[in-house]
Amino acid sequence: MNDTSPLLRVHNLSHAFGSLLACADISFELHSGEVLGVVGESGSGKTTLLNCLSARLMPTNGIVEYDLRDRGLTDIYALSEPERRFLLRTDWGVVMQNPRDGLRMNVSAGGNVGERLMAVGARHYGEIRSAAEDWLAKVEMDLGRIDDAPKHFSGGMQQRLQIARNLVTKPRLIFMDEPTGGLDVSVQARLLDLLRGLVRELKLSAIIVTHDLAVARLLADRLMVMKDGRVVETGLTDQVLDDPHHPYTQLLVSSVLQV
Ligand SMILES: Nc1ncnc2c1ncn2[C@@H]1O[C@H](COP(=O)(O)OP(=O)(O)OP(=O)(O)O)[C@@H](O)[C@H]1O
Repeated sequence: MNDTSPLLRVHNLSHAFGSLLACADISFELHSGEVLGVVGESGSGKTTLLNCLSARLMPTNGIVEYDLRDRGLTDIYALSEPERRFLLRTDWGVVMQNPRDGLRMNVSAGGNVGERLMAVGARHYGEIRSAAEDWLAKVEMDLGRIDDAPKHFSGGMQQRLQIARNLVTKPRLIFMDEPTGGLDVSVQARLLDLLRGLVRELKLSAIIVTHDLAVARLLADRLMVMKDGRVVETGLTDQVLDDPHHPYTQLLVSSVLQV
């Protein structure tokens, strides 16, 4: 694999729910270490696209290829179901907007992190516990809560635990759907700071879906603007936000500035 090969390559991806075309004809490449923000108003197809990219929703048309460590670029929907599940728990991470969808709410915080390590073969209890402690510290969680179940945590703590659970296996690519949605503004700001630091420190590649342009500005190197299931504009984040070309992007940007 040479340095210019993409980590993810998407070709003509479309997905329809019955007669509704939620994503249409989307093609792009994501390279190692790059953070792509997918922005657009509610209903523009962002989540459908993310689900198709992260092997959780088979596209109606098109190909999603990922650079598997042992095979190079491979059509993810040609993998078996167990292979896709393994990928999702190891080389990929998925941070959902609602932590309830990404955490086991009745399993302890340490268990939530540790079980990901067990999925990749870790068996030594002491080592699993110590890795879980390291990760809880990295996401600024109180280690005194390691044996508590996340159902007793605040939304911000749950989200930080979800991040630790997803990063403990050292994934190369992380998918995030509105990772700070539904949190108070001050909690959001702290979480964004944490995410930005981790993405840089771990040189993560990421695809982040958000309707919040401030989140996109802070985290993404490049943006893809969606409207009615189609990509209407792409470019470097600062270029797209400071000098939007498509009228829809201009409207999105100006509506934020007016708030
Ligand atoms: N499971 C489904 N069945 C039928 N239609 C769906 C389904 N999921 C999404 N849609 C429709 O597909 C379109 C795109 O939805 P999607 O959730 O991908 O948009 P979005 O940009 O992520 O919006 P939001 O930010 O509100 O989640 C919408 O018209 C939505 O109603």
